[in-house]
Amino acid sequence: MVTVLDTIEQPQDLKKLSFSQLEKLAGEIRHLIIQTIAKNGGHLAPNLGVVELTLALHKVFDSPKDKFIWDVGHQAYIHKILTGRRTKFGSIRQLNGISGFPKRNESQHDAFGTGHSSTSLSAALGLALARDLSGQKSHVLAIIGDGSLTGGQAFEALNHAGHLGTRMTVILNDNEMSIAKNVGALSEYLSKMRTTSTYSKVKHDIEYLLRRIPAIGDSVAKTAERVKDSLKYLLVPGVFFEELGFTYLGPIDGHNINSLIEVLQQTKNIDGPVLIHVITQKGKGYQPAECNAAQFHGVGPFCVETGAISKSNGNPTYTGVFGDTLIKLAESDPDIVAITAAMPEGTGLKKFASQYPKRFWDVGIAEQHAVTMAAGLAAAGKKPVVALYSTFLQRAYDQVLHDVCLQKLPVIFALDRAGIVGEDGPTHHGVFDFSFLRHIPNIIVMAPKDEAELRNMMTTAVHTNAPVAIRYPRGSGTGADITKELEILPVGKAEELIHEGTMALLAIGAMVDPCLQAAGLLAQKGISCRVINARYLKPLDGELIRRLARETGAIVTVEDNSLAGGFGSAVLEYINTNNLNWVKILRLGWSDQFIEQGSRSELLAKYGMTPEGIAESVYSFHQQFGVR
Ligand SMILES: Cc1ncc(C[n+]2csc(CCOP(=O)(O)OP(=O)(O)O)c2C)c(N)n1
Ligand SMILES: CC(=O)[C@@H](O)[C@H](O)COP(=O)(O)O
Ligand SMILES: [Mg+2]
Repeated sequence: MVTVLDTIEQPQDLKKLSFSQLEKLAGEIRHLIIQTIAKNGGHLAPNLGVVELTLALHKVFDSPKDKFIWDVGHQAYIHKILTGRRTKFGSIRQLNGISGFPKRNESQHDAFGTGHSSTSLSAALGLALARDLSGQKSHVLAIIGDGSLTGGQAFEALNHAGHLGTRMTVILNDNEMSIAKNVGALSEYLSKMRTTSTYSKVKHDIEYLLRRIPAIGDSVAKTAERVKDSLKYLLVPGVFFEELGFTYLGPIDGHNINSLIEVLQQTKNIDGPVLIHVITQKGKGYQPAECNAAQFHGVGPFCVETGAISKSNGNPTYTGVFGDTLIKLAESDPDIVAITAAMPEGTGLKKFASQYPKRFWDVGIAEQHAVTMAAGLAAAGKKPVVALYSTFLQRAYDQVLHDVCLQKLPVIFALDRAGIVGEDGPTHHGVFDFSFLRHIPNIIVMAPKDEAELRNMMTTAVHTNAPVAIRYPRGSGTGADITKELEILPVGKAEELIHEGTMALLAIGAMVDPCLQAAGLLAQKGISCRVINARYLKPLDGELIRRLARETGAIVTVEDNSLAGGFGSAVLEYINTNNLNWVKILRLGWSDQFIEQGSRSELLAKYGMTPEGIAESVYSFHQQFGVR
C-alpha cells in the first residue's frame, strides 16, 4: 500500500495535500520516527512534538528559498524526512549516515548548522540582514524551544532584531520543557500565557476596552493613559516581546495544522520581526514519551511496544558515580553546592537536587551565567561544583579564565561527556577541553582512569583551594571498585601501573585502560612497555617525565582529546623546556579535524584508539626508531 509519505520527495509535494492527507501524513511520520529511533537512539520526544509544526512550515513556506533555522537542531528529523532524506532516515546518527542535527553540507534545506543551543535567532538575523542587503524577498524563520530561549545569546539576538526591525519570524515552540522541566522567570511568564485564550480575540477585546476609557481633562487623560499602559502590561499576551519590537502572535495550538497554517500565512504580510508562540506537547503521540518526556528527550535504543530502554554494559556510569559521590561529600561539607545548566539528569545531579534542594541551582541553558555565578558563590566562601558537558563549557571559556581562574576562586568543574561521545557527533564530542583549559593559569586539570578514581579526584578537588576541572567520558565505567574509602590524591603526581619496560605509555583518563591492554599485546611481540596513568594534565608530573626520558628514551602519550594543544603537547613542551630533547615522542589522540558521528567504539577503532590500534602505532614507532 502506498502511504502519503511515500509520495513526498521534496517539500513542494506537500503543497497539493488536503488537510486530511496532512493529518494522515503526520501519523505516518510519527510511526517512522518511533521505529527508527527505537533502533538507532536519538531525540525522540522533541521530534514527536513538532510534527504538525514542521508540516505547516513546509506547506506555507518554500524551502530552500525560505530559510528555516532549527535551534539546537535536535528536533529537525521531520524537516529532514520532508526534504529529500526520507530514504536515508534509517541511517540517522550512525557512522556514515545522516546527522541528527541540521548540516549545511548534508542538504541545501539545512540553512544553518546547529547542535549547541540558543544560536538560531542570531543566525536568522544574519541571514535576514544579508537577504535585505542583496534585495531579495525570501522569508527567514528561526524555530526555538522554550528551553533554548533561556540561553543568553537568544536574548542578545531578540534585543538586536527588535531594535533593527528586521523582517524575520521566530517560532517559539513552547512545551514547558527543556530536557527536564524548564526553569526561570521567562518560562513562568510563558506558562501564564498558555492559559490565555487565543491571541487575536484577547488583544481585540483589550484594545476595545482601552479605547472606551474616557479622557476627561488633561490630568485625567494622563492618568487614563497610565492605566491603559498598566492594563496592557497586565493583560496583553506577549507584551514582553512586543516591547522588544516584535509582533507577538499566539498562543497557537501546535498540533492543529489548520491554525498553524493560518497564522504562518498571516506572518508573510507583516513587515518587521514577528514571534509566534506555539504550544506543543513533547513526545506527542507515543505514550511512554508523553509520560516521561525527559527520559525520551535523547534516548538509546528501546522497545516500541513497552517503551523499555535498553541497558548498557551494566557497570555504573561515570555520571552516576559523580552524582552519588557529590552527595556523599556534601554530607560532611555544608559549603558544597551544585549547579547545572539545564541538565540535571544528564550530569547526574538529579538526586543531589532532591536531597539538597537549597544547595542546588538549575540556571537554564546558561553556561556562562553558571560559571560566573559559581565564581560569586566561591568568592563568598562556598565550594561550587559546576557540572556541565565538556562541549558546553566551550561557551564559558572567558568566564572560566576571567571570573574563576584569574581570581583563583575554588570552583570545581565536573566535565561529563569528555572525549568522543558517539552518535551526537562533532557538535558534541568533548575533545577540546584539555586544549582550552591547559593554558589557563591557576587551574588544576585531572582525568580519572576509571570511576573509582573519579571519586578520589572529586575528594581531592573539594580539599583543594583552587579552580579544578575533572573531565570524564560518557557512559559506563570499567567496573572498578567504588565502595572503598574516599582518598585525597597528591596533586600533580601520576600513578605508575607497569614499572618495567623500554618504552613508556603515558596515558590520561579513559585511555589508560586501553593502554594497559595495548601493553599486553605489545609484550606478545617482544616489546615491553611501562604504563603510566598521568592523572593530571595540569600540573604535569615533571619529575616522572624526566625519569621516563632518562630511563626509556621513548614516550608515547595517549589521550581522548585533540592532539592540538592537548596532553601530548603539554608533555612535548615540558621535554623541550627542560632540554630532554633526546627522548622520542609519539602522540596519540584526535587529529586536527572535526570527528564525525558514530558509536564510540566504531570511532575509536577507525582512528586507531583501541588497544589493538594503539599497539599497532606503538609497534611501528618502535620499528621506525629502533627504540632500545
Ligand atoms: C549550549 C548548550 N547547552 C546545553 C545543551 C543540551 N540541550 C540540548 S536540547 C536541550 C533542551 C532544549 O529545550 P528546548 O529548546 O525547549 O527544546 P525541546 O527539546 O523542549 O523541544 C538542552 C539543554 C545544548 N544543546 N547546548
Ligand atoms: C541535543 C543535546 O545537546 C542533548 O540532548 C544531548 O544530545 C544529550 O546527550 P546525552 O545523550 O549524552 O545526554
Ligand atoms: Mg521545550
